Amino acid sequence: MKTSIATVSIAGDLRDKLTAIAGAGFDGIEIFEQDFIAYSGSPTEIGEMVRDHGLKIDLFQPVRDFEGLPEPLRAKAFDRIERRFDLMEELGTDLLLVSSTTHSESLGGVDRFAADFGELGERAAARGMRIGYEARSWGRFVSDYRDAWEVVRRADHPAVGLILDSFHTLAKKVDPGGIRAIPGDRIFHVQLSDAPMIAMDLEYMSRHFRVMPGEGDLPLLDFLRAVSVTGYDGPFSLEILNDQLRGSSARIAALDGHRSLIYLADQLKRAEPARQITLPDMPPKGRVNGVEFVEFSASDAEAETLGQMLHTLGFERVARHIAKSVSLWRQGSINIVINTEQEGFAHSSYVMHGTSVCDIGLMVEDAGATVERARALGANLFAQPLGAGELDIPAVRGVGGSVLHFLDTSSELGRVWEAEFKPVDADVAASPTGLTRIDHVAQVMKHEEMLTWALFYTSIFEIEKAPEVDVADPGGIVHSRALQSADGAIRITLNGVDTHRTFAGRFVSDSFGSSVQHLAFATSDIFATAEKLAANGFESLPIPTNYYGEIESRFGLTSDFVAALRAANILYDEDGAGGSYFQLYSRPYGDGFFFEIIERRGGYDGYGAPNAPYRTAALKRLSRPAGMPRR
Ligand SMILES: O=C(O)c1ccc(O)c(O)c1
Ligand SMILES: [Mg+2]
Repeated sequence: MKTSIATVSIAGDLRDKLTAIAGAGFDGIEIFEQDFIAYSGSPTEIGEMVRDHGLKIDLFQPVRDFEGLPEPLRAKAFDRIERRFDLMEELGTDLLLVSSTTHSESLGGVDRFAADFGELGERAAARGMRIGYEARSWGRFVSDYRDAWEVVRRADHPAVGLILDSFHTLAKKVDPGGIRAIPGDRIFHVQLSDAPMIAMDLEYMSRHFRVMPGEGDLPLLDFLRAVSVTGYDGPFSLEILNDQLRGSSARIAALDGHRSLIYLADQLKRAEPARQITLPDMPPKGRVNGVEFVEFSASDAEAETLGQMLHTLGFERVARHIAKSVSLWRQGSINIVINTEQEGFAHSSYVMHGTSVCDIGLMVEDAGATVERARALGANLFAQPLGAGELDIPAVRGVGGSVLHFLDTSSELGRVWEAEFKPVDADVAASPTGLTRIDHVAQVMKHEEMLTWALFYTSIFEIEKAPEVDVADPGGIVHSRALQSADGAIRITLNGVDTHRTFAGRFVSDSFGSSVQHLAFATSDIFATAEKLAANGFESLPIPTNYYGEIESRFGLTSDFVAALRAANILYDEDGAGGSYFQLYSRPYGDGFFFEIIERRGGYDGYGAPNAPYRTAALKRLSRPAGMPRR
């Protein structure tokens, strides 16, 4: 599959864009006129620079407001395009995108438009150029690909073809099915972008809120399946106009973009096996059966404190690594690893972030296939020197520079605890509190990183994304999106921050970008667990009494039930469909990390978002004053 991207999709000057685009593996670009004008180089020099990066210029864009004009405006429009032909000749590209007019003086009329494009086709052919006509979803007369196709069909000139743009079709909820009837050789170019399904002016959304395929809610696969039936074999090009991208890393945006195209092509290949989609084979998405372990890197002293906290949570130190200063704490099926090595990745993570989660191990169906798919989708593989007896567990880089290991039970990887650890007698007998498994991992990041990581997880694993919700924090808004498998075996929440004034934002800044701010453990009886926690000396996060008055009235709870919740500092939510959710928190640890204990009843599938402001306020009250350094 030929990949391309409009230079407007990437931040930076033209050279930076080209470096990022070529580095991500694209085949070609669309030169956006603004980028061309802003660059201090001749069209010839720009053309050479593009080709020096190993890229092709697939098209130049845009020309707006061409068709249907009365004289003398019509003659001026033709002259404007002749001048673009001049610079296209120098640039070394032959396709010009003309987007449907919004000009107030355009006279409209499909035959008038066809005549204009017929004449333009003659002029283009005389210069060895081609014209692609694109329907903009807010076009004054042509706002639907079917209208644009009718103009092209009636213009009936080999140098005039159609340009399809998924945004203008799908954001307007136009059925892409009609594309199947268009001959593939009359489609000169295909632009792809996704967008959130929110009610918004299409022109504004188009110029500010487009996202990479797979990062939004539009049915891109339906669109691509329709295009694939036509036999179109030109480039698939990203045209992403997005305010966040304008300020973010060119390299990451280009890598995300390439990942999104490869991911979409893989979906197409599986949906249309008969189509010849040139794309390297990759294994299908992998099922995740759960979080097998979470590893903290810490100093010796902080490992002691963390160990005490785990002990009050009911964990027992059950094993030590055969060669490294790494200990394994366990309760139920939960494995918490504490790494106090003085060298290697974990140590560098400690030096950078302090005591924090540096590594997450996912139990997947097939670890080898999972890492192969991740690599094919642009993930950075991670490996570290192996000591005697250690297993070579496949891994990639994850959020905030952390590591994501993949384990499975169908290979020796499932024996990692036997192979690499030796049991130790618990120094202090643990008293389990009924925690059974890791319910979810909460990762925090800058807001603009959320799209990247949502695409990362949903393109590699059988994980779906829930709608993004805004969670109020006394210091601002935290943008939160849950990613989870259909059966809830794996749940990851992505939490994006815009400022360091929120509790999550302060965690990101104080821990220098660490990713996991809290781990949520599941219990099947939170009241019994709360009693055992208290008996272990666990200090739960105190929740203000006013909270309980509010939920008593909001949910019509009995006073006894509310008293039991209040006595144990348990927060409560209902989903309105018979499901209920119970949450109990630890006090903040270090830079603002905390543990959560939850119980889900009656199929509750959320994360207690209505309670987040109260738990955050309580955590903030117990945290170190803002700006006080950890060390
Ligand atoms: O917003 C515009 O004018 C515009 C221009 C060119 C395009 O390809 C497009 O989709 C929109
Ligand atoms: Mg477009």
